[in-house]
Amino acid sequence: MAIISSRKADPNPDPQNANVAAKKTPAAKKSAAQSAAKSPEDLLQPERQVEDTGKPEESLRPQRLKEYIGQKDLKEVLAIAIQAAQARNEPLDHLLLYGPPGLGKTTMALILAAEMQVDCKITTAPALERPRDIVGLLVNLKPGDLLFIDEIHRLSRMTEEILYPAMEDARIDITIGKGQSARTRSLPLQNFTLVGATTRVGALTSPLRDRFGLVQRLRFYEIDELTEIILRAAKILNTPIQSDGAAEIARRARGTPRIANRLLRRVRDYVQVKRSGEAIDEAIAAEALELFNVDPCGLDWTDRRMLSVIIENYGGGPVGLDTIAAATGEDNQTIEEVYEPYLLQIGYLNRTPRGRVATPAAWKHLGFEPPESQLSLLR
Ligand SMILES: Nc1ncnc2c1ncn2[C@@H]1O[C@H](COP(=O)(O)OP(=O)(O)OP(=O)(O)O)[C@@H](O)[C@H]1O
Ligand SMILES: [Mg+2]
Repeated sequence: MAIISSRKADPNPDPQNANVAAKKTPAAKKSAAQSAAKSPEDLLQPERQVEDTGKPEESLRPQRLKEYIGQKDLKEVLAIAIQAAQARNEPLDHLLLYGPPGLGKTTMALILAAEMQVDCKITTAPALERPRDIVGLLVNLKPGDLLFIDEIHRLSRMTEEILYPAMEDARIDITIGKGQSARTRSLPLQNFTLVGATTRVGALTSPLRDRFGLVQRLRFYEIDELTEIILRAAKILNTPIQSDGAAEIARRARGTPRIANRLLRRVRDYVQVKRSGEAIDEAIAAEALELFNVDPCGLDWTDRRMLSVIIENYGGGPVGLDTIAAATGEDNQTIEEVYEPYLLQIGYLNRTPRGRVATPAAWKHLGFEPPESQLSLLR
């Protein structure tokens, strides 16, 4: 089904929508040319890349709650939880953090451990395949320690079942022997805090989700917050920058601190080589990012392709997810979790029961004039 619709979707415009076929303006031609050249670097991917896991990324991580920029609501909730737990001399309640990649979930888990003055053990669900992996971690926790499990929606069922009593009553139930002679033994654990992180909160089973005392969502950052993050990072990296330069990078960073830091490093390289150490200002930042094919509002090849398929092949939509996935070569899940949240956030895409619709802002961004029929669809 998906394959059939993809064939139909890609090179041939939908005949039904042919009457609203978009007229190309010069800007549209430029955007098509840009989208033809897929950026070799994937600069705008919010996922971690090799460079991000190295030392520079670590040095940019804020260490304490007061250095953590943005996410005001989350910080407020956690500051109260920390203060209350400390006053009662108890560990923090279990916490589930969810939201798109690169928004600061791991950073927040490390900050919580620092604020509570406990150790943080970091792992990820795919590394906990066998029951003994999680048991080994749990029995070695010291009182109050924080256990951080990334991608927690990917836990195996057995591992998850071991976690239930661990989270609720600080114990694990271990079955010894097999068949009729099997016996269950209960092993006490130290009180600990589980911090789970996920990009897909909907994929968590409800028994697991219900065991978290705090469930918090991370939001995309505003331009002024990203500007502040970039100014802070530039200071740590010893890079002269003006605030209009930081704002220009921020506008292209898809609301994501990890991307903001990555773009800053690219602009820094550019300035070092082409402008021998000048301070980064708006013009230099724009010039450098243009060269790296980063669109003025941070759209990359896949975003532009998604929008251009909806607009050019389907007269603005609605278009099904399968069709969009096939036309971009990404799987449905990546489109839904990585690309769509930002396009929805900046108001370029709408999800309707019949499929995805490009908004007039998206038409304009790609250099097209939205037709009247499309405007009425959105009213
Ligand atoms: N609030 C913030 N203030 C300043 N810098 C931040 C903030 N949040 C994140 N960062 C920066 O962004 C980088 C990415 O953050 P982090 O690794 O915590 O994201 P994540 O949500 O865990 O991503 P993933 O889902 O891929 O694991 C950090 O190294 C840090 O430098
Ligand atoms: Mg992380």
